Amino acid sequence: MKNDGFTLRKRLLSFRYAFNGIKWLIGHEHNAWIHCFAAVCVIVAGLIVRLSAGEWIAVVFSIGSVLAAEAVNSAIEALADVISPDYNEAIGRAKDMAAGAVLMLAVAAATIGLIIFIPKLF
Ligand SMILES: Nc1ncnc2c1ncn2[C@@H]1O[C@H](COP(=O)(O)OP(=O)(O)OP(=O)(O)O)[C@@H](O)[C@H]1O
Repeated sequence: MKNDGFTLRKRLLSFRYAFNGIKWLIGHEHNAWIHCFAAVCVIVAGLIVRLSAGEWIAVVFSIGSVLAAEAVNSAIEALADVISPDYNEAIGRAKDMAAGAVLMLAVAAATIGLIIFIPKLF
């Protein structure tokens, strides 16, 4: 956290920490498994129907947004469990809102998927 100068080694280490977080997310969070499975299905379908560059941008951004929101949601849950393992109304609300953020992006991503894929199927 302290500012003791830029080094390439430290920047590379911060990538490693970020990858550790992604590894934990994919290894332990069941919702992330569902999102990853959906992402793989969409990518395979996109390759089959040959999406345009613009369509790929929408798909990639949607997948990235949902997975990133899931990571933030899991981080908030982990912090909340340390801060307040016992029942606490505010903690419950914070967890519900974090989960709501994932749901909003997942619904938006699903809608984008339908807009892109439905015309290609019919
Ligand atoms: N300490 C707490 N105080 C009050 N309510 C809580 C608390 N912990 C969890 N809850 C309630 O239970 C819900 C589920 O919390 P939990 O931590 O079990 O998430 P989860 O089911 O593991 O979520 P996800 O499926 O996204 O991983 C929360 O959204 C919240 O409404």
